[in-house]
Amino acid sequence: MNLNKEEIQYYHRHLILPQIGKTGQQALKKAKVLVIGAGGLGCPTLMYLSGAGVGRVGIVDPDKVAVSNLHRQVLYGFSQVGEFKAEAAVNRLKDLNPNIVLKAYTQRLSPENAVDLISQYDVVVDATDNFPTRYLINDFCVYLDKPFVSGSIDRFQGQLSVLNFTDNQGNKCPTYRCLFPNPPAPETAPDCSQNGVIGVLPGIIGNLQANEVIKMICGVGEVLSGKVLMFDALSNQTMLFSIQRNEQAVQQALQNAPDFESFDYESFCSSSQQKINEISAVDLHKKLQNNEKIQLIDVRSIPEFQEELPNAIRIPLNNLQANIHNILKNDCQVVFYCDHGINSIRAIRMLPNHQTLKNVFNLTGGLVAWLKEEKK
Ligand SMILES: Nc1ncnc2c1ncn2[C@@H]1O[C@H](COP(=O)(O)OP(=O)(O)OP(=O)(O)O)[C@@H](O)[C@H]1O
Repeated sequence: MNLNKEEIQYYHRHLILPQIGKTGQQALKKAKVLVIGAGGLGCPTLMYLSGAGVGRVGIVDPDKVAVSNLHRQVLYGFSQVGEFKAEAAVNRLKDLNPNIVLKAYTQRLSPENAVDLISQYDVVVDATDNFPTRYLINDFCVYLDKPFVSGSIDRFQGQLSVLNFTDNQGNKCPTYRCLFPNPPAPETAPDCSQNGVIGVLPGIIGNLQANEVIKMICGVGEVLSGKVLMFDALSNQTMLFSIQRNEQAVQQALQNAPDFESFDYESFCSSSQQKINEISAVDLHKKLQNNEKIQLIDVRSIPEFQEELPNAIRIPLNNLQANIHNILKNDCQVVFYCDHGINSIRAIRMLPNHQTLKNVFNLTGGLVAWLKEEKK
């Protein structure tokens, strides 16, 4: 893996670092890294891994660039709105470093494609924003014996850890399931589209993720394995927690191997909770068309989308307690909704005896799913 003239010039500041030098730069050139999620965390990670000279960078993301992404997903600009993130990222990164190979996968990582995608790479970066995908990445990385760098952010706080790493002595280090054996309740799980996030935070955490990848590839410094780093952007406090490997949790990751396709990660992440009734956008459409008596409740405080469902009553989540009795006096079906279907779950759980309310539903996927259905 020799470096050409242009590369020697491009990587000069790396080459003069004794910890990286020519050997480290060649190791980077040989390395293959798969970044899953090209959003808030993925953008900075991708920019710095590409700049560092990782020889092959894969980018998995089915999403398209939206205006509300731009404040933190600074790899993109207004001219890319509507393009696939993975493709827009490849186009920008090609210009940043033409000496590397970039590959866009405009699909969602799933149990069906995970072996194929992950097995082609040496290191994985989890830059996604949801628990089913985090468990999915963990299980396939454990199965395929790949280290991965996990990052997450919420409002002003972020955390990261290197998981499923094998150290110099051949010891296997903790995995995601060792850290979180069970998924959190959906409404307590962080969600930037509901809670917000300060734009610089994914920049900080995503860069730390890239730094861990570079250290692993070059074999320098102390890899953040067996530890979780937490950062608070308001106080600048950084905390490091130790975590232990738990063989039982590791075995859970492997319990479905090699027949992973049968494992439903979405249900796994919602099964720890008492079920509430869900209604899909398709079914709600049908019911409304059949003139069924349905009260729609919009619980959004600061709506992301201007659209509303027809004849909906607006009761923001923080005013709900005071209005609960008015809502439930009606003998009709009640459908709660918000932009993405998470705050509406929170709203339903605030209702007294919500488990026994047969006529109360959550609109799955919220207004986003409804608008998608309307476009069909
Ligand atoms: N299973 C998955 N496979 C590939 N990419 C995923 C998967 N799950 C989530 N992602 C991607 O991870 C990225 C996470 O980015 P981020 O947290 O900034 O959220 P976002 O979806 O871009 O924004 P918002 O939620 O505010 O609309 C998104 O681009 C999303 O499409």
